[in-house]
Amino acid sequence: MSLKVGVIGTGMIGQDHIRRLTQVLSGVEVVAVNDIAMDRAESAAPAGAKVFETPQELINDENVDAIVICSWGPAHEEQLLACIAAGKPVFCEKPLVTSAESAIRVMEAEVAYGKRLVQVGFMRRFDADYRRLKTVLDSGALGAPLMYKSVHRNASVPEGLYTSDMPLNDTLVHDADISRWLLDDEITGVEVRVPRRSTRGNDLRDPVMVMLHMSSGVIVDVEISVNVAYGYDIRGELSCETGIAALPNRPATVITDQFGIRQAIPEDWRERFIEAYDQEFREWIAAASAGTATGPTTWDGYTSTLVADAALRAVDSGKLEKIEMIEKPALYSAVEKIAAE
Ligand SMILES: NC(=O)c1ccc[n+]([C@@H]2O[C@H](COP(=O)([O-])OP(=O)(O)OC[C@H]3O[C@@H](n4cnc5c(N)ncnc54)[C@H](O)[C@@H]3O)[C@@H](O)[C@H]2O)c1
Ligand SMILES: O[C@H]1[C@H](O)[C@@H](O)[C@H](O)[C@@H](O)[C@H]1O
Repeated sequence: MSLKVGVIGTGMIGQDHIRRLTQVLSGVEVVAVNDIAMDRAESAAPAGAKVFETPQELINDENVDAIVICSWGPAHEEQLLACIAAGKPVFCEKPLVTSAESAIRVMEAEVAYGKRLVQVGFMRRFDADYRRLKTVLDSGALGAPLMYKSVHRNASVPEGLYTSDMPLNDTLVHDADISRWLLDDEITGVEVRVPRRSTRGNDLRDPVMVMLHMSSGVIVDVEISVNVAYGYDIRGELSCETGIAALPNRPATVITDQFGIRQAIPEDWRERFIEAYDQEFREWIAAASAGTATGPTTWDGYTSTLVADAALRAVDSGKLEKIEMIEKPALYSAVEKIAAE
């Protein structure tokens, strides 16, 4: 029997996830959609799916087993709380929510429910290259990690919709999360430096250099550039005691022509992480079909809001901004494994 899913938010990533849920993956059906722009929901709805006027009606519909939230960050809290109240598994795109207080409210609701229901959309954890990098690190063959370098470059970002704080509270969350996951460590402080601005970025603070201080003493250095024009360029390199481990260049056809010998660069996140999103949903479908969630947790979403807030404070202060966390609820310490198909 397939999992019947309702999708809230049918913009760029909502449409991409509807495509993978209907055309790529098995064991799942998209039976419902909603968007505040009804016309967008109607044109994105797969054949036979019902278009709901409100997220609440979609969440509570008895034909919907599980929900995928792809609306804007500020709308996530209300939608997540409604999913938890209905006892339905939910995949929520990053950012989980947009403040630490809001993340705590969602955690409290999930803890009170007594079982994990929420998976956050940190897709890098499902990418085969990042998984291999972690396997090498965890083998201990290179000794202890000392530093990690994370490069996050977007060709461009949507003008008007992507605002000045977003390199730090929208884009950086991926580098923060993957660093925590790779190093199995928490971030305790954040520093930010703002170099010469790119003239392509209008009013944006772009690029930015961020230093994430991990509790083990490892320092993660992150470059965020969101208007590099040439493509979507994601890099990662771990410096360990006796060697270096890095993400490989992505395989792509080698073209030889009048411009030289070259390989294409992905245009955006859809292309670079296409297999990672597929795997992320494969694992989500397996867990949601069992009435629960695995993968990135509400706790992971909470910590990324703390990093974003500290990074925004660090831009103003020019100093190392410390991160204070609440105690981690036991629900998020247990390792749950549900086999993907
Ligand atoms: N994991 C990733 O790599 C990745 C990539 C892109 C976007 N995202 C995240 O996905 C979310 C959506 O991003 P996008 O690029 O698709 O944006 P988008 O603007 O293209 O689409 C968002 C859609 O949500 C709808 N919406 C907004 N508020 C709503 C509400 N309250 N109820 C119902 N619908 C609502 C909008 O009308 C719009 O159609 C964001 O949180 C973004 O950060 C994640
Ligand atoms: O919402 C997107 C998405 O999360 C991408 O993965 C990231 O590279 C972009 O910078 C961000 O704006």
